[in-house]
Amino acid sequence: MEMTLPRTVPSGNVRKGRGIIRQYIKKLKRTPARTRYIAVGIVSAVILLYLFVFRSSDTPNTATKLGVPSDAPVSKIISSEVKENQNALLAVADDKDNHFDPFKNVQIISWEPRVFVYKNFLSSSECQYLIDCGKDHLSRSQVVGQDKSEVVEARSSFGASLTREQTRAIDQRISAVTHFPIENGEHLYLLRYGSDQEYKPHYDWFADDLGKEWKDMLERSGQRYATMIIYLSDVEEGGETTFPNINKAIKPEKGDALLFYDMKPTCEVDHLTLHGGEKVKKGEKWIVTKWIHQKKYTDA
Ligand SMILES: O=C(O)CCC(=O)C(=O)O
Ligand SMILES: [Fe+2]
Repeated sequence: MEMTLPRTVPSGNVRKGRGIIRQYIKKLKRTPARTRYIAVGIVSAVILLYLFVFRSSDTPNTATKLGVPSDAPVSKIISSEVKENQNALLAVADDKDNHFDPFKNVQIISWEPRVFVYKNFLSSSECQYLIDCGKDHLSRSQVVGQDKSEVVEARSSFGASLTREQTRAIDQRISAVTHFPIENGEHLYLLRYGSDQEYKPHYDWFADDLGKEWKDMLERSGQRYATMIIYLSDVEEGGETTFPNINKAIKPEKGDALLFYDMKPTCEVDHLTLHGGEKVKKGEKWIVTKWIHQKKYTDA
């Protein structure tokens, strides 16, 4: 027996819809060819635009690309060490006395060598705190000699090494913006330049023709990779930090931090980082310097 499939009878609405389409096609046939082409062009453009927008919103986000589900809690994506650094930055943001924002406050001075200034890195009270920590223990600053540190004319300031306990929170903030672990840094060194005192142009990295003591230190801790100088006072006149090889000068402004990389990204020492502290002509200049090594720093 032959089976017949039930024929679908269009409903009233469908019939009405088909009628409208038929009428529309008839109308379209009556319109000039040029108008028809323009209409088809517009419809195609709208469809293409829709597909483009739809596809781009469908692109997986970075977390998904990295294999992390997009709804994974942030704490699972970042390690606890990164979180600790983030907390240091958040603590800064919470301190009403401190207006430091690492993204908004950075000024790019140069890319070769890499030199940056962070405005308002420390608050006024933090600057005063660091001065108070060392002002009664200052002695004539020294430089790296052939075998040991020595006093020279080229560096006429007075300074004092601060303890890690005294500078923990500030070391943490330095670490958060430089992306170096705290233990790679030497102790924060407080410096005072009085009238006519200066630090003639020099490199912070160690030359390779130095004596055994320094060679052993380099072996243990690696080169100085980065230097951060934080200005703890304004200077009435003079006292700029200059980079003669790139013709740049940074005027000390209380709370600002100057960061530069003594080594190139390729880990060769960078000869363009020659820098010095100009003579203070009027007033006094207080800074702290942080030298950061490639490896954990130990002085003996
Ligand atoms: O006083 C300055 O501006 C520069 C200080 C400096 O170069 C240093 O402490 O290594
Ligand atoms: Fe220096």
